Parts: sequence; C-alpha cells; structure tokens
Amino acid sequence: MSDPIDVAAETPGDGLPPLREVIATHGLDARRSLGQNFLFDLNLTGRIARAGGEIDQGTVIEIGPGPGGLTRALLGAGARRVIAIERDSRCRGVLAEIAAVWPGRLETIEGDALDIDVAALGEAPRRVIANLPYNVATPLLIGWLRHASAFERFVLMFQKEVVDRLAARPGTKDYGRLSVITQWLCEVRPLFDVNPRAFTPPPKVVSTVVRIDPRPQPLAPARMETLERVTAAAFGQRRKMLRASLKALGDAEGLCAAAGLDPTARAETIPVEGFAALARAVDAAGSV
Ligand SMILES: C[S@@+](CC[C@H](N)C(=O)[O-])C[C@H]1O[C@@H](n2cnc3c(N)ncnc32)[C@H](O)[C@@H]1O
Repeated sequence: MSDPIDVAAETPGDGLPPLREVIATHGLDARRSLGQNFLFDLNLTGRIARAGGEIDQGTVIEIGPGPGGLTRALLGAGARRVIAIERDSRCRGVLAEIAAVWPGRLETIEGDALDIDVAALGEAPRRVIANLPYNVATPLLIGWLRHASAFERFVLMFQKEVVDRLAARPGTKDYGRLSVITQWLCEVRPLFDVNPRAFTPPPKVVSTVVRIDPRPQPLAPARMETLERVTAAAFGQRRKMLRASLKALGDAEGLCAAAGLDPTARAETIPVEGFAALARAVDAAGSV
C-alpha cells in the first residue's frame, strides 16, 4: 500500500493548487538530464526558506524553481523580491501563476544559471537559496565564490558528499580544494540532511542543506587564482609530500620555507591559512 498523501503538508495556503496537482496539470514529469528532483514537503521548503534569514530585505535568487515548491515557501516566508532562474521552459506557465499571486515580487529568468552573472542580479543584500540541480551544483558555487562579496548568504541543497567536502577540516579524508577555497572565503555550516524519499523522484544519495556565509574579508590575504593553482598542485597528488607535489610551481622547498610550512607535510594536513601563505609565496617568487 502506498503512503497516504498528506494534503495539508502540500498546500502552502497561497491559494495555488498542491504541487502534485501542478506537476500533473503542467506535464512536468521530472527529467534526469536537468537534475530534476522535486520537493513537495512544506516543512522542508519552509525550513530552507527560513534559513535564509532576513529575506524581507534585498533579493533572493533561486536557481531552478521547477514547479515552484521552494519559490512558494520563499514568498510565503516574506521574501521581498525573488529572482528565479530556470532552464526548463515547461515551467514558464506555473511560475507565471505564482508571480500573479505575489505581484511585483517574483521575476523569472529563463536560461542556464551557469551563463548568468548572478552576482549582479537585483539589489543587495543578495541571498542565493536553492535546491540545486546536482549536475551543475559545484561549478555554480565556484563561480559565485569568485564574487563572494556580492552575496550575503547562500542556503543550498547539495549531495551530502559535497557538503562533507565543503565543511571538512584539515586531517580528514574529505578535506581538499573545495574545502580550502570555500572556507577561505566563507563560513560553512551544514544545517540538516534530507532523506532521498523527500524528493520526487528520489535521488540515489542523501542530500544536505548547508548555509554558507561570505566573510567580510578572506581568512588570510591571497589571490584566488593563485590559491586555486596551489591547491590544484597540492591536492592533485595528495599522498605526496609538499616538496614533491609543489614542484610544478617552482622551487617547492623554497616556497614551503617562505610560507613557513614543513616540506615533508602532505596537503591534507595544511590549514587554509597555510595554503594562503603558500599562494603569497608563489606570487612573491613570480614577481621577483
Ligand atoms: C533539484 S530540482 C529543484 C526544483 C525545485 N526548486 C524543488 O525544490 O522542488 C533542480 C531544478 O533546476 C533546474 N535546472 C537544471 N539545470 C539548470 C541550469 N543550468 N540553470 C537553471 N536551472 C537549472 C531544473 O530544471 C530543476 O527545475
């Protein structure tokens, strides 16, 4: 026997039909190629919206509204202005219906979020709140981090495995390039896990909602481009000592000495500040 559907838990009180009905009416069968795993649970969409903080100010940017479950939660929770970027043109009608219920508060951009300068959308403070399409989630985040100071907060759903890497501490197996670059620019707080059964269709893996708050200043001075090169070299050969893995960058022992790092250490034990020092050493050596 299938689970009884809790209609109350699927009707947000905005006068619009429940999400399952919306999907049937608009023929929005989920497409794997677009990373479509829809959320119907209002408790979950409400929790994600509230984690955004003061969304009654500035702009909320949602990537991939799909049939609009999270969009409706954001508007219902008082978002002043939501700009939603959706690639799937089948969602145009349903998003227009939501916009009509909240006049002047929802704008939809039809397109690929990877091609859009999200850091320039709407008025600050900008908060990106999204149940991300997993096939492009990490490249999207890395792109936004290049303009981290344009954003107040990110509340994002990723595969749990990605959040584990974003939040990993030195000395753990998940610690790597993504941990260093993200934590250099932002404070990362995993919020809660979401069971695959909460989605339609269920993905193969557990998901996690994470809050990522850009720091007023990066954790230590460095150029992001150089930090990316340094972490690529160091973690590209994570089992090797720095004196071997950093050879591609020049005099590896000299760079470690300038950065105050032990050349026999391995990348996974070096804290974020250590990589920033290494990036400064690379830039200083290059400018001599
Ligand atoms: C995981 S679903 C989330 C749907 C809805 N927000 C929810 O929570 O139920 C991801 C959404 O992102 C959209 N999408 C996929 N790739 C995209 C891209 N490159 N740019 C914008 N939207 C995209 C999909 O069409 C889908 O609606």
